Amino acid sequence: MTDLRLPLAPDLPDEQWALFLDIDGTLLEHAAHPDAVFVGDELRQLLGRIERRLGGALAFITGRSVSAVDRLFHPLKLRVAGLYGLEHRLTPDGQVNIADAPADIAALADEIEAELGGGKVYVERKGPVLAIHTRAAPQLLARATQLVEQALTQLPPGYRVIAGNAGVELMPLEAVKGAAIRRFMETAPFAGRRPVFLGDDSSDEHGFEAINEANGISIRVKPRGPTVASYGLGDVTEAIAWLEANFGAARVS
Ligand SMILES: O=P(O)(O)OC[C@H]1O[C@H](O[C@H]2O[C@H](CO)[C@@H](O)[C@H](O)[C@H]2O)[C@H](O)[C@@H](O)[C@@H]1O
Ligand SMILES: [Mg+2]
Repeated sequence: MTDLRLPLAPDLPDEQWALFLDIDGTLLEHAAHPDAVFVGDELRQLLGRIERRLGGALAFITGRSVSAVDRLFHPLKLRVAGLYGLEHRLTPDGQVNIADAPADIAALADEIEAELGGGKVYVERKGPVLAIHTRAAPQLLARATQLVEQALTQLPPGYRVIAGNAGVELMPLEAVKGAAIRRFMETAPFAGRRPVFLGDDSSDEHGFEAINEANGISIRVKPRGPTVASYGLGDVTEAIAWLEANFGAARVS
């Protein structure tokens, strides 16, 4: 049985922690549409403080694209793995590296949009990753899932379907958050530190596995089902309060 008690406040010096953060459902409350989420200045400032305090060892690990993340958090720019690790930027001002993807799935997005029509289902096109959002029409989730599963047979090998939060996503097999975390952990300033990862979704489970293997602290926000995370936090508000309490204070030098 997973122990979901809140971990004790970290007692290592700042230089020994590396922090990885999922975005939607962890730092941001869900909204009806992906573009309708709210990023407040307090959160921006908190993340900026943490980034400085940890000497840069802070990265977003998200299903959103890096460009979408930058738009949301503007003017704050952080290290980020986007599209479940298919994209990554190892320094805040560095270039975005994009993995080779088996296929562009724009045509498939058109077909699914036409089939599910009516405007209530939002088909988010993210290059090699496709997210079908059924938050506004939950009765269409089963059909959306069926359509993307059928699509697997039309695509080159190497794709999978995962349940999203109020939707479903189709993505290349190599799009896994654990791989994204391991990549950061091989580079400065993350290498050699103890990693912490906060996430809220089934797509974060691979990330928790990578963290557990590295003797880190894995925390699932609002756990609804089985999880390999070692700890749990009730919701976004608790997650932000936990970050503030453990990493948020300005560094005393
Ligand atoms: O890995 P994450 O940072 O948690 O991103 C996962 C997906 O988040 C977004 O979709 C989800 O949040 C939206 C805003 O609350 C919501 O409208 C939608 O129903 C959720 O599925 C984002 O749009 C996706 O691209 C991310 O993969
Ligand atoms: Mg999430």
